[in-house]
Amino acid sequence: MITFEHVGKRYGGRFEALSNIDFHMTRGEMVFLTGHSGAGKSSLLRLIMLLERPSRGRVLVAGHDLAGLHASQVPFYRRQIGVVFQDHQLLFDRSIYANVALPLEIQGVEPRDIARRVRAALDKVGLLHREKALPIELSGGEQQRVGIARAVVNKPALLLADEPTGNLDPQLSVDIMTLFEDFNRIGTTVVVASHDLALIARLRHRVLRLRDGRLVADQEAA
Ligand SMILES: Nc1ncnc2c1ncn2[C@@H]1O[C@H](COP(=O)(O)OP(=O)(O)OP(=O)(O)O)[C@@H](O)[C@H]1O
Repeated sequence: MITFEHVGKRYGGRFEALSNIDFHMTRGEMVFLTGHSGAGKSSLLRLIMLLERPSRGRVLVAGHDLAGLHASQVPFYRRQIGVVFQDHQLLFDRSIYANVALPLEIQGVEPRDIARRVRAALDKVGLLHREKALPIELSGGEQQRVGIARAVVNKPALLLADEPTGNLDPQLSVDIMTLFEDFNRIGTTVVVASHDLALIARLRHRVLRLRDGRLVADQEAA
């Protein structure tokens, strides 16, 4: 599903934020990406999202060399990817329902289909009963679950999360990770960047460890 071949990323003319990264993830795998602050986790995810281009090497996703994608194809490419951020980036003046519906509205999905899909996504994260609420009325953990519902409403083949539990206490963090495992179990390929080593150790998945932009360990699931 994802292949990095000798990938390097340099911002401006400075040092390499990522250097010589090689790994392959098969479809349906779940992987944790870990490393210290500044190790390059977000940069690696941004290359997959095509928010950045590599300075060297190749990134292949779902069989496509991303360097070969024409600018006009990028929006279609991104639709296969759901993204969850640490601060969830919800729109605070809109209801939970409207936040989750937004990606489908942008794509021009029929309103009837939007309603069905938004409710299915909210149901999966346990928040169907809160669809009319505003984000401010929800706890931090619930807000993050709305962010996850919005990321999966399009049924993406690939789900990326950048420090999704960064602001949550340990029990809520476990709950959020369990949700990612649920989506992985139904076939979604999942990459979660996290520096929470204790949590990662409890969950048995492959771990890619970055240090100063290099991939220093690739441990298979225990
Ligand atoms: N747009 C950018 N322009 C210049 N330098 C950048 C940019 N984005 C990241 N960097 C640098 O690249 C290096 C890797 O950053 P990155 O955000 O990928 O690491 P990270 O492991 O995700 O860290 P954190 O957990 O703190 O977000 C850092 O030194 C950072 O300062």
